[in-house]
Amino acid sequence: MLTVNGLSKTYDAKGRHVEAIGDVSFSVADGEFVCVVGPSGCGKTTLLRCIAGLLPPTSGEIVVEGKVVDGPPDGLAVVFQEYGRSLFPWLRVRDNVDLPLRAAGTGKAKRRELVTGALDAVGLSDAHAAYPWQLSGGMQQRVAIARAIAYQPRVLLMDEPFAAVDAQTRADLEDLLRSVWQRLGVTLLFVTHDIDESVYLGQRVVMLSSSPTTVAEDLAIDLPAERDQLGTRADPRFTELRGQVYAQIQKAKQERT
Ligand SMILES: Nc1ncnc2c1ncn2[C@@H]1O[C@H](COP(=O)(O)OP(=O)(O)OP(=O)(O)O)[C@@H](O)[C@H]1O
Repeated sequence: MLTVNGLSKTYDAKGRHVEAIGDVSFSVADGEFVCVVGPSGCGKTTLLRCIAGLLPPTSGEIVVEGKVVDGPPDGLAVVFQEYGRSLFPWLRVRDNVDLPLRAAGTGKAKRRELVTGALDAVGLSDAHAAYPWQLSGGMQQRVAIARAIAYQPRVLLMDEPFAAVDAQTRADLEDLLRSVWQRLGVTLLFVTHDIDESVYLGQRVVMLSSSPTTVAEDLAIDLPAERDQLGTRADPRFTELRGQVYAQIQKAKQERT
């Protein structure tokens, strides 16, 4: 269980005072897939950084698996948008995936098994000896996902992980992510500014207002669990749900102006 309780976050730097998050509360059940959407600059990344224990809240608290977050929680992994910057160019793909396991002190045989399994899960077994810069953007992002999977997190946070890849690769990565989530039973919090993506992926969509941010709406996505790019997106219920999210985001943007 992941709970965000009355979270607020204000940045104070060199005379610039930004109330990024006003008052945000929501929770994610174990094994649930929740998407967070909101207008640009509403504090989505800030929220994720607070949950990951990388930024202290100004007030309120975050509880992950019963423990108040005051640093990176055990069993939590994050995948960022900038895969190019999150992979080490001087390490081969398998060594990039292996790195967090080494840091955690996992034994060699277990590490090999986890790295092989994770690369297999993202369809990159053949690329294990390549360097990240020899791969396409979509493949690099799959390496970043493999690294998170190999770590066997119970909670996975993703910050616009597919924003920088082309539309076709993005659709493939969305389906890959849903199948990995279904297989691993991980608790997933996925931040995106893409309304269609949030409805396609999530079991719930938490919509944020513009700054100072609050939860504008928490919408259950009652689409069938088996989703596919053509069928699901053509489902009238999908159109209805995306319309609801779109209207809420437009409202949030207008309130700001
Ligand atoms: N380190 C920082 N210092 C000062 N202000 C910051 C810092 N990081 C973010 N902000 C401000 O906080 C607000 C929220 O930023 P954040 O990046 O969390 O939003 P976002 O919803 O992720 O944006 P986007 O959708 O454009 O990626 C913005 O006004 C931003 O300028």
